[in-house]
Amino acid sequence: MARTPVNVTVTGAAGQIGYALLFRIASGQLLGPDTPVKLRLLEIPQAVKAAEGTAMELADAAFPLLSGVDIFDDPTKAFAGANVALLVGARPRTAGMERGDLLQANGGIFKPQGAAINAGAADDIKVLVVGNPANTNALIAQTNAPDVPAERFTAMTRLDHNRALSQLSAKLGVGVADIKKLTIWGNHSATQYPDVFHAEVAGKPAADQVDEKWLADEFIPTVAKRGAAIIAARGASSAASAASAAIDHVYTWVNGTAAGDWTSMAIPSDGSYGVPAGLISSFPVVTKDGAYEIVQGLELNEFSRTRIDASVAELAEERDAIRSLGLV
Ligand SMILES: NC(=O)c1ccc[n+]([C@@H]2O[C@H](COP(=O)([O-])OP(=O)(O)OC[C@H]3O[C@@H](n4cnc5c(N)ncnc54)[C@H](O)[C@@H]3O)[C@@H](O)[C@H]2O)c1
Ligand SMILES: O=C(O)C[C@H](O)C(=O)O
Repeated sequence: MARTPVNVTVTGAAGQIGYALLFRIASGQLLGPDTPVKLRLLEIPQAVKAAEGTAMELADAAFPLLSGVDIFDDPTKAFAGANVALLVGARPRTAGMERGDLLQANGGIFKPQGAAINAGAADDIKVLVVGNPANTNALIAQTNAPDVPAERFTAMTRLDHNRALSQLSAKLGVGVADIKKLTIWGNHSATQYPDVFHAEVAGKPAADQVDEKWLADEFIPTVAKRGAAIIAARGASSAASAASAAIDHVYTWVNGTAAGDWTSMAIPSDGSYGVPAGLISSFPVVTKDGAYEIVQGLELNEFSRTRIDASVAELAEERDAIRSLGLV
């Protein structure tokens, strides 16, 4: 029997990540090869025409799993019945903009979107926030959706996770699939902490194969500043790799992590590892049957503790800023 299509709402659908993301969702890579999808695209009114052009191309690709595309400029309509929501559209920082201005502008996007999810999304809604500042935008949306379980709101650090896998694999001359149990902690920002101290390479501790100087001076800054390096090289922020990470994030959330491995997701803290409850911070997680759990019991050395604390302190500052702006 044909399955009922899953409603996937994508905001910022006419943007560059949207363009890379929509075709992969429609081809079945977000939810799997047996799950039909219905796309619900949200854009600002000025970009609706461009979204219509993308919808024409989606039709032309004749994806067997794509059962429809609807385009909206109203969040209440776009999130009605959504099972999965990918919040990509955000207000980028422009010249002369202070952090408070950026948070205020994004509050104007993520507050009504949280309220719209609260009002009309499906009971099983899963939300991934990609638009920056992703962790704090997710916190704004989550706080404005009080009837939705908080754990359904997540933010993307999977791109950082994938970048860390790639850098470590290049350093050690192994395949990315040989590396397990790597973790991104904290914020999707330059303060994030990519942690290899529990990682394994072909079953052996990764930390035994690299020295602390390389970690501190090369690996961590390369991963943490990769977004800026892409912008400097491409003249635009990462798009295809960000879309790919968004696909990975949701696919893993829905379909589970492999035995003997975990992934990184920014999720509402339950107080684990000293991260204040409620902050949307990146943790090592395992997923099963559409739910995730923080990996518990990892020992954190001084090197890791200091860096996690710094990134979490930045998240707490961002939370305090959105509180003082009345966004949460
Ligand atoms: N978390 C991550 O790892 C990660 C990685 C890369 C990029 N990003 C972020 O993702 C976001 C999108 O990047 P992009 O390259 O696609 O940007 P883009 O500027 O190409 O596209 C953004 C789109 O969002 C739309 N938009 C703006 N406000 C909206 C609203 N209220 N509702 C619906 N749509 C709205 C715009 O019209 C535009 O089409 C940026 O904030 C970027 O910094 C995050
Ligand atoms: O858009 C950015 O500022 C960078 C982006 O978050 C990235 O990590 O590539």
